Amino acid sequence: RECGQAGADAESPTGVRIWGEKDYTLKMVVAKLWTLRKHFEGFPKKDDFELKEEELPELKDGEVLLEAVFLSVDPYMRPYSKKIMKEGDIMIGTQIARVSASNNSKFPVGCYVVSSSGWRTHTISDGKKIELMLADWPENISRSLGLGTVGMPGCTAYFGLLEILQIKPGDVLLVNAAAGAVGMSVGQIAKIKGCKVIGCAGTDEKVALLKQMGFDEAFNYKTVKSLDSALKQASPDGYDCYFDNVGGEFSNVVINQMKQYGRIAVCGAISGYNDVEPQKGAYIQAPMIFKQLRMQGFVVSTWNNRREESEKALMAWVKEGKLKSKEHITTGFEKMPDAFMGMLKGENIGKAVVKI
Ligand SMILES: NC(=O)C1=CN([C@@H]2O[C@H](COP(=O)(O)OP(=O)(O)OC[C@H]3O[C@@H](n4cnc5c(N)ncnc54)[C@H](OP(=O)(O)O)[C@@H]3O)[C@@H](O)[C@H]2O)C=CC1
Ligand SMILES: CCCCC/C=C\CC(=O)/C=C/C=C/C=C/[C@@H](O)CCCC(=O)O
Repeated sequence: RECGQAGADAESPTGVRIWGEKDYTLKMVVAKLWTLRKHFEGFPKKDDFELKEEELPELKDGEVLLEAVFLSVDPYMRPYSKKIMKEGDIMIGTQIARVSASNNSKFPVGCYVVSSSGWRTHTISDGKKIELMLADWPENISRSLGLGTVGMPGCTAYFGLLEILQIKPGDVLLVNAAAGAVGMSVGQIAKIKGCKVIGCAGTDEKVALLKQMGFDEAFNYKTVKSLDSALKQASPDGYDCYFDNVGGEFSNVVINQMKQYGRIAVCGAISGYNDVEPQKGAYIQAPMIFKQLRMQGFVVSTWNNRREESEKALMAWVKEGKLKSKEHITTGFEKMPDAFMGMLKGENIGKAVVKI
């Protein structure tokens, strides 16, 4: 179907505002979008964001109209806002969108794409920053998993474990922020690969989820008397692998409990993302040298050329029931800032997603 043909927008889940004639000719679409009104200082505030509307022009050749269905809120948005955005820019981010009008044969009406459109309900794309979702996406699996277990966070777990940590059966692995998007996949994939897995999370409900997901040990790092003792109790002989999502003081404690030749994947450092002054910590040279540790930071986009391979592997485990998902869904585009701030506070159990 071509843009403007009857029915192209009839099933719009967002109630897209279209003024048309009898044949539903596409006349005007109004997109809602969230901008960064003011750079964050410390923890983000509601006032740092601004909701705007924008009239979209008609589609040109090669263009498609995307209608957001699910939007992702991720920790990276906090540090990257400072690094790559200026005040007034649309908030960065990824969404699952449905093509609701198309002048591009690669993306026909009705197909679903993963798009780096930012925080907006409707987008006109020239087809360059969008990827078709995996073919044959099962009807009984929510497409929102394309933002989590079978998307960027799942791939982060996959490459962090297989390429950076090079896990092997029998390894004892520790992961923090374990009940989040990346962490829950890290623990489950490590179990699939034969590791012993210990997870830490910030509430008892999260800890219960980790046990349900098959983690060998899990504890609430906020309520244990001593992190050091809790780690020793969970694995008296120490840790071969540490998948670090948190950094800061937490990692100062963990590094002293690594085994000889232990491996550390530095994935994130969320404990410091909202700090106004950078954290100061212990020097890590002594444990690095005496224990002959290997520590490597990484960014998932390094493996963009292997995205299909990883998504297929993740989807296969999901279908087999070996890789389970939990999502924390907030409904309503207007709630994007609340969902983002809630995730930074740890309110999410599983992947934080906003549903339109
Ligand atoms: N390197 C890369 O390519 C990528 C890195 N990442 C990183 O992975 C990490 C997890 O991301 P993701 O799974 O999407 O997010 P999550 O779904 O795990 O959500 C964030 C979680 O972080 C925890 N948290 C928040 N503040 C603190 C704090 N001060 N100390 C300890 N934990 C805290 C909370 O869980 P809790 O209740 O357990 O404290 C919260 O639920 C982040 O650091 C992120 O930046 C993510 C994707 C790609
Ligand atoms: C002490 C400061 C550390 C700053 C670290 C910042 C962020 C780490 C992090 O979370 C990185 C995430 C990178 C994500 C990249 C995503 C892109 O490739 C787009 C993803 C598109 C998709 O969802 O498929």
